[in-house]
Amino acid sequence: MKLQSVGRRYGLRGPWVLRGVDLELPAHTLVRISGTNGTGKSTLLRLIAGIDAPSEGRIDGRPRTAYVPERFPGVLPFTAVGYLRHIGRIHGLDRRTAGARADEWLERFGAGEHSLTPLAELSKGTSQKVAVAQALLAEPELLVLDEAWTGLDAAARAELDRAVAERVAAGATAVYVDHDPLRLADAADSVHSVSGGTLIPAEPAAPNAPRLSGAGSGPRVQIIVTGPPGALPPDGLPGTPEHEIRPDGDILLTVTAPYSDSLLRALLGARPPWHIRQVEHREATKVSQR
Ligand SMILES: Nc1ncnc2c1ncn2[C@@H]1O[C@H](COP(=O)(O)OP(=O)(O)OP(=O)(O)O)[C@@H](O)[C@H]1O
Repeated sequence: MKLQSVGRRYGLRGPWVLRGVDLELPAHTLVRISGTNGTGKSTLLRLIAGIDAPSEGRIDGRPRTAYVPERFPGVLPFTAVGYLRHIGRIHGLDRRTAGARADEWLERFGAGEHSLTPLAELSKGTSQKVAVAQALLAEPELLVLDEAWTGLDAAARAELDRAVAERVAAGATAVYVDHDPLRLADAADSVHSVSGGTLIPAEPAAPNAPRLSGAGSGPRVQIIVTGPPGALPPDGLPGTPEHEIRPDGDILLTVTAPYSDSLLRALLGARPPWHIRQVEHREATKVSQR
């Protein structure tokens, strides 16, 4: 998808919130949008998600899109699972698949026990789990996340990190805004900052900057694998792991934690196969600050 000279203002004579925004969103990439409060990040994400239209400029090549808004409207007349099935059907899933995915995503986020609770009665945290589940269950080609981690518990934040990494590894584009500068920082392919009413390329956060929450991408997973004799790991592995050939011929792969599940699946599914010898989780070198 491509944004060309995109501008947005609210009302015919309102001030321009964004102007001259050019942005390419290729497949297989994780893109962070940063910027200080009120600069227009949510405005940009709504345009990218297709739920708002630019006042000028154009957006070409809309993929299948799912969006987690900054505020999830939790007052719809559904139970949690009923809502997710309904969204699945809207995304074109058949009844069985929609039902299975609804159950699966509620379980993944640790909200299975609330599946029959009406949306209006869910706690803020569980409501946010439903908000992210509704976006993930359709396996979108473009995933747009506006502060989607906010309100989630630590386990669900880490699960969302993994789910985003999985989507990107599967070929999707994911675009996100988050107040934690290290949220998926090691995994982001590009960072753009909304500033002065437009979008400019930005430097990723320093890897040793203080972490605001416990689910950033600092931790890594090391995987020792044995491949066919003399072979190097295949190209294009999820998370682009670093590799080191050990004296015994095995290969040590190091990847940021959110990508580890996708990487393991890719290695297990590779032809010829790679054998997993050991998987070890390494904590971030910097202590988290909460
Ligand atoms: N629907 C709207 N109608 C009128 N003005 C709006 C609307 N939505 C946003 N704005 C204005 O556009 C500007 C940018 O808002 P936006 O929510 O996009 O910024 P943001 O960077 O996401 O802010 P935050 O970090 O606080 O979430 C603000 O001045 C806001 O008041």
